Amino acid sequence: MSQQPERGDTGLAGLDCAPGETLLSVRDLRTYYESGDLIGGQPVKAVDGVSFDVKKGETIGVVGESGCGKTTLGRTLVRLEAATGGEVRVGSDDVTELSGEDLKAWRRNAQVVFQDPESSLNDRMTIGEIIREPLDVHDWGTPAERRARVRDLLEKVGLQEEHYYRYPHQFSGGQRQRIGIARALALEPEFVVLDEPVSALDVSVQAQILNLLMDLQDELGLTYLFIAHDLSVVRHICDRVAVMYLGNVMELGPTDELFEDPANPYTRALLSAVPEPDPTAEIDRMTLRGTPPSPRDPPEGCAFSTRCPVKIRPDGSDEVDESTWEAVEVFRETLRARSRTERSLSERARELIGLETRFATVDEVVGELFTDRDIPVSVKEPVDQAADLAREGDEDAALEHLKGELGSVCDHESPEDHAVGTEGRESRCHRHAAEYEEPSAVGPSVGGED
Ligand SMILES: Nc1ncnc2c1ncn2[C@@H]1O[C@H](COP(=O)(O)OP(=O)(O)OP(=O)(O)O)[C@@H](O)[C@H]1O
Repeated sequence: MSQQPERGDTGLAGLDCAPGETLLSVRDLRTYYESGDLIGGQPVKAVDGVSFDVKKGETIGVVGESGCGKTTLGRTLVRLEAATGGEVRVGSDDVTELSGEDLKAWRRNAQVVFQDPESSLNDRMTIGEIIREPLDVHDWGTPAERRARVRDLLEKVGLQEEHYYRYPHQFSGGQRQRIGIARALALEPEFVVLDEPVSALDVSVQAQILNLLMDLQDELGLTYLFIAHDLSVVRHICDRVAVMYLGNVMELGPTDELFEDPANPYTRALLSAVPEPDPTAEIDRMTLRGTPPSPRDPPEGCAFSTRCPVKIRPDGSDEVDESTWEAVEVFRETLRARSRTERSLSERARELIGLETRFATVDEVVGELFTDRDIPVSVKEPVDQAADLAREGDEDAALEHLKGELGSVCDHESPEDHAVGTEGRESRCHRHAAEYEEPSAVGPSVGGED
């Protein structure tokens, strides 16, 4: 039997909460992609223990470098990916466990606007058919009501009724994104994941689409999860921001506070990379060493520990000067890179018979980093022992050895989320514990900080 859902009749009791109340409660969410290797390789830990609430009517931004898990997080929330563990609570329901009519109700209420309006619309369907498809799938109203709904949606997103019978290729990128938005809104959802909705558009069109999204949010009381690379866009439209790194949320809080006074070392590094509008402004740019670790093999302690510019040093290392300590960290990063790189058969063969390969030898690396330094024995011994292990081709054992001998709490323990700022912000970093100095006290300043 066909039915026409109304607002307030969402099919899941938790969705009918009041503006400002918790709509979604995400707890320890994990989404792993199995490797697909027949011999059972490590899964990709795309989302790896994420917790936060989404409030009804807000726009919560998700930022972070490419590959940190933003899209996977969004797709898991709307059940386009299956969670490996954890919960996504809506009232008393757990979205990750829904089935049957309840899952259908969630799918009506949780929609996605995709990044690329070029590829997300089927070029063989008319605009009317594209927007009407979810109504057909969910058996929404009568055929006449569906046509009327599509015409209403076209108008809502700034298109005209006569566009009903045209095809996507007849439209510009911005207009195609309007079609994508109309389709996502067809079933009157409560929650919409906007996955980089303006990244593929000309700058001149981006503002129009963002304004449209904000107007629709006001008019329809929508809740957005806004995934973006562009921090200036996030600052402009999000109420709160979550900063992701390697499947973790490192910091989450109100947008203004987070941008003005970032607490987490990763947020601070990310913000320091944003170009200043005033080129004469003096700010310290932090350049992060190396690349993010593989999500198949994330660090055991803090996700950011391998690149953190304010990593805590182990006890008893006060005598080691800053640049020697940095050399130790670079040595570890080099070993990690070597252990990740598959040597080709011919390289292995060349190594076996003692010929040069494209890999710098361990001796070259150690020579480059440690010659001409006055290194205390507490550092020299573990470095020499690790170099021996690496010379034998066992970089993993070398890394373990260095971690055991020279690692700190950042290498060994996952940090907790600590309350920072004044408005319910949280940051995942050992440095917020009482016994350590805050990241802002030991690292370079960011933005307008002194
Ligand atoms: N279907 C899949 N199968 C296996 N691995 C995947 C799959 N989708 C994503 N990944 C991996 O999961 C990790 C997170 O990817 P995801 O697309 O969620 O990140 P992202 O932050 O959205 O990146 P981007 O900004 O580039 O879109 C990456 O290492 C990616 O290669």
